Amino acid sequence: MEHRARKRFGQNFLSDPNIIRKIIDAIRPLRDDVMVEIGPGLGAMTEPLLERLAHLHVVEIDRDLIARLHQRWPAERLTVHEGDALKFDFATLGAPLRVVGNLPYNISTPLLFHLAGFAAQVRDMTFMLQKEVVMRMVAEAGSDDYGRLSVMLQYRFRMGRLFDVPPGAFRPAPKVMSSIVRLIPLPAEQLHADDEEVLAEVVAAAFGQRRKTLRNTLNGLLDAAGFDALGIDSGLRAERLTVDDYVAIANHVAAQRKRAG
Ligand SMILES: C[S@@+](CC[C@H](N)C(=O)[O-])C[C@H]1O[C@@H](n2cnc3c(N)ncnc32)[C@H](O)[C@@H]1O
Repeated sequence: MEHRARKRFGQNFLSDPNIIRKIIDAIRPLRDDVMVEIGPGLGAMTEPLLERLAHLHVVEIDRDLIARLHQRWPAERLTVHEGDALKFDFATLGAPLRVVGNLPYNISTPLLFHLAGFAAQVRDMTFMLQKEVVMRMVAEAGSDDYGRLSVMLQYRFRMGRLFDVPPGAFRPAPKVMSSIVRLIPLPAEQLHADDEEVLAEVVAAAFGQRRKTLRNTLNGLLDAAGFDALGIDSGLRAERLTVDDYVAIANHVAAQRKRAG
């Protein structure tokens, strides 16, 4: 029976065989990889992945699609994890984990933040996302696209936009252009934040009101002496600071809190 695409689950199914091949070539699956596909849908990527892999995990929320997946592949080849990828514990799948998927665009930002929490177990991640989100992920300091997503992901990952995919490659066609992006976790010794929760707090505060200066947005976290000690101009706006600047601020704030007990 034909599956009717559900908007609430961000369902746009890949239908262009050339694009699918290009994505699988970019992923380069090897037989014994530990891999999980988020949102397999009707299996446009699942099928060619399983041509190369001994086994694949998938996480899918739509019950109709889950039933189809069970019918189509035996459990030894495909493990179907039924439920919400936003709540899924990717650490249970083993390491080093490879994560792939044509992600549901309506939850892409929270999903990226959720996945960033598993970076230590991950070998790489290759995703299809709205181009606009990918541009924000890879944006450099000083550009309009640079924001909380850029800083928090660039802190943990080396990222690259591989190629763009037009709406016509999907059924139904989305309204926006898409891009394939790869994320590779940085080695632990390159992560210098003493407290990553404080880093997240500082970055959220700075970009919460991105038109205001840091003096205003970081009020309560960093005082004038703190800006001086770090050599950062408090009259700048959030988008001018690099990832390293944010890490320096977060470490200063964390040290201050520790001293204050
Ligand atoms: C853009 S479609 C991609 C489908 C398929 N991979 C393809 O390329 O044709 C997104 C898929 O993610 C599933 N999905 C949506 N929200 C989800 C969630 N929170 N957790 C897991 N899967 C989800 C949808 O049901 C759908 O199968």
